[in-house]
Amino acid sequence: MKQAPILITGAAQRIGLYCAKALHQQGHQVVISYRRYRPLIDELQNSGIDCIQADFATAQGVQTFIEQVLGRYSELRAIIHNASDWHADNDSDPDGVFDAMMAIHAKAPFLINQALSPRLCAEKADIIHMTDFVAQTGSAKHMAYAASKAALENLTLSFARKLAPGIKVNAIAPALICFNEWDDIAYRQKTLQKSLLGIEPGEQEVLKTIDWLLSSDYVTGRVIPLDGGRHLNLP
Ligand SMILES: NC(=O)C1=CN([C@@H]2O[C@H](COP(=O)(O)OP(=O)(O)OC[C@H]3O[C@@H](n4cnc5c(N)ncnc54)[C@H](OP(=O)(O)O)[C@@H]3O)[C@@H](O)[C@H]2O)C=CC1
Ligand SMILES: Nc1nc2c(c(=O)[nH]1)N=C([C@H](O)[C@@H](O)CO)CN2
Repeated sequence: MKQAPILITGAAQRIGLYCAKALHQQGHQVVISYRRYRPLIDELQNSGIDCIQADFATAQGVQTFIEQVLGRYSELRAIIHNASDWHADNDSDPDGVFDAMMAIHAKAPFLINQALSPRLCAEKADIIHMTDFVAQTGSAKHMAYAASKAALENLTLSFARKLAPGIKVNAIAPALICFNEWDDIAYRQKTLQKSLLGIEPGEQEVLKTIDWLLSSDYVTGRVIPLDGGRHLNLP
């Protein structure tokens, strides 16, 4: 009998896509959300990964997504909140950036967890929030983003309390995992120097942590840092 699916939001590229394909390769049933259609979506759908279009910028968009999932799946093995927009603060639209960051990183996971947690497998289930190293340090140029990721870290603690013992709730807080193709050499070199280990680890570092959390019987309410020792790279 097919095991209940793992739901990963924002998984049509980069970390989410890597993890969705790997978990599917491991034998899990996988459902993803995507915001912008691309031909890859058809490839994923044909490979057996169910793809649901969703924009979490508005409560209505989140609700539409929730209804889609409820209508298709009676049970879920895990929910991985990966969808994210990495917006710098914008002096010309401070209000808009703040609202957008809170909507995608805090309000959407909150509403989705509230609506879908009753569908999580009673005997063993997980919620994983993708946060960020800067949730604990702040960021001079991404204040709204960092604050929204800090809110998601706090939601990790609250949902861990609320959903125990059947559902574990944890966060993964990366620093650099993978650059964007537009990142120039100067930015890359500066960023690599921020951690003790000085590498771009790649998406598999997140997958290894997801696999570990899914297999754990005793970790909940925790934020797992993936930062190459950046917290010790002090001036
Ligand atoms: N990459 C890194 O080095 C780091 C990543 N992280 C965190 O890890 C996670 C994955 O990172 P990464 O792979 O780089 O993520 P991306 O920046 O590639 O974004 C992931 C997806 O989020 C989706 N998304 C953005 N806005 C919305 C929205 N309003 N509604 C629905 N979906 C939306 C996008 O969908 P679409 O493309 O379909 O529009 C996108 O594919 C994120 O939570 C990120 O904050 C943290 C620290 C470092
Ligand atoms: N949604 C995203 N969040 C973040 C990204 C990204 O590409 N998309 N990238 C980073 C950086 O890698 C940062 O950790 C190091 O400069 C942070 N968040």
